Amino acid sequence: MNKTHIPRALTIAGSDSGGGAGIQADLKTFQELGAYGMSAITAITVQNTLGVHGVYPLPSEAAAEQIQAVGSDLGVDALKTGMLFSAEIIRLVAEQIRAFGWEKVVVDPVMIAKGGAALLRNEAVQALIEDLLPLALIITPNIPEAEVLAGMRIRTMEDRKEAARRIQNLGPRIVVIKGGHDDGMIKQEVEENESDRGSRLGIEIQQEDQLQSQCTHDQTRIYRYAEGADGTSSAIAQQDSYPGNPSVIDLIYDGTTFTEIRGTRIYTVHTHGTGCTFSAAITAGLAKGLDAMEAIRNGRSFIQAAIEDGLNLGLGHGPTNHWAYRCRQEVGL
Ligand SMILES: Nc1ncnc2c1ncn2[C@@H]1O[C@H](COP(=O)(O)OP(=O)(O)OP(=O)(O)O)[C@@H](O)[C@H]1O
Ligand SMILES: Cc1ncc(CO)c(N)n1
Repeated sequence: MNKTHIPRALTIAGSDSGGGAGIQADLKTFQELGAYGMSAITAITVQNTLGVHGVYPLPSEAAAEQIQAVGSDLGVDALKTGMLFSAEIIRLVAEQIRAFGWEKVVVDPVMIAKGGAALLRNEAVQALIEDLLPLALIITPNIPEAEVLAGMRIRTMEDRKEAARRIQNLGPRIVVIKGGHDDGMIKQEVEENESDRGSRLGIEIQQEDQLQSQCTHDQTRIYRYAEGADGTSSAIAQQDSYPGNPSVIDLIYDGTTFTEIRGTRIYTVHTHGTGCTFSAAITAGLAKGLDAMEAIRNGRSFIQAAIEDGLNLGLGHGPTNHWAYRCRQEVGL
């Protein structure tokens, strides 16, 4: 194969020992989508499906030197940023992106892990806004991250649109405010574990007996499983009787038009690394020459398949299935 035809994608992010998020999720996703993956690691996290147990940032220059090494030799068609941790790392990463003149830049403004651990220092938010956002082609905040960047609360779709306008004004060409956190339920101020949540919502508790085959996908299946945090039982939500929002909506704003991408919400606790995987899939698409909207739509299909065909690994919030999308294509689904 001609060397110049190999799409090359770089992730600048933290390592997740559990393999569901961060660098590991990004590289798996790049590989699945046919892009050659490279990495610049900013921090090592000690993580499994039960949470973040430690964060060891690397010296700030380490990320910049890794970027310099791969950029000056292998070349980069598109890149994404994930966990950047400190203002100093952000500043040096932005410097490298500017120096190489890279334009296909996806910024996933990772701030807090699902369990609550800080993956970005508070004082680094300003650096993210000032140094990195102006370099982004696409930014993919979840709702809490969009609230921080836009400086407002998001309760409704109108709020989300206003937040998207404000974030777009900070520099990114396209803003994607992801809807994973908007499950249509009144937000609880206190942390609630999934099995308590299941009982509060009256979700049936059953033993997991489905989704064993990684390569089969039953479109008619309405039951999904979710392993309890204690690992002893599986909460199974029947989607059409679930009292929350049955859709997950990602809102896209390009400066003139709003587009909503709707997917079926899967009721599962195995959503660790959904944001990383989604932004990595977009990056792989850009590296392969897709335009931004195509790359975003493909990324949505990729993450939907990865969540739907979950792996049920670990005792807590497990990873998604990074090979589901390719598997389905191979069997014609
Ligand atoms: N339960 C779900 N069912 C279907 N799609 C989902 C679900 N949860 C998230 N998604 C999709 O996954 C992608 C990531 O969204 P989400 O809001 O979860 O990101 P995130 O909070 O940044 O993820 P993380 O912090 O775990 O990496 C979006 O495209 C969203 O629509
Ligand atoms: C390393 C890392 N990056 C991002 C996330 C957010 O999912 C995480 N949990 N861990």
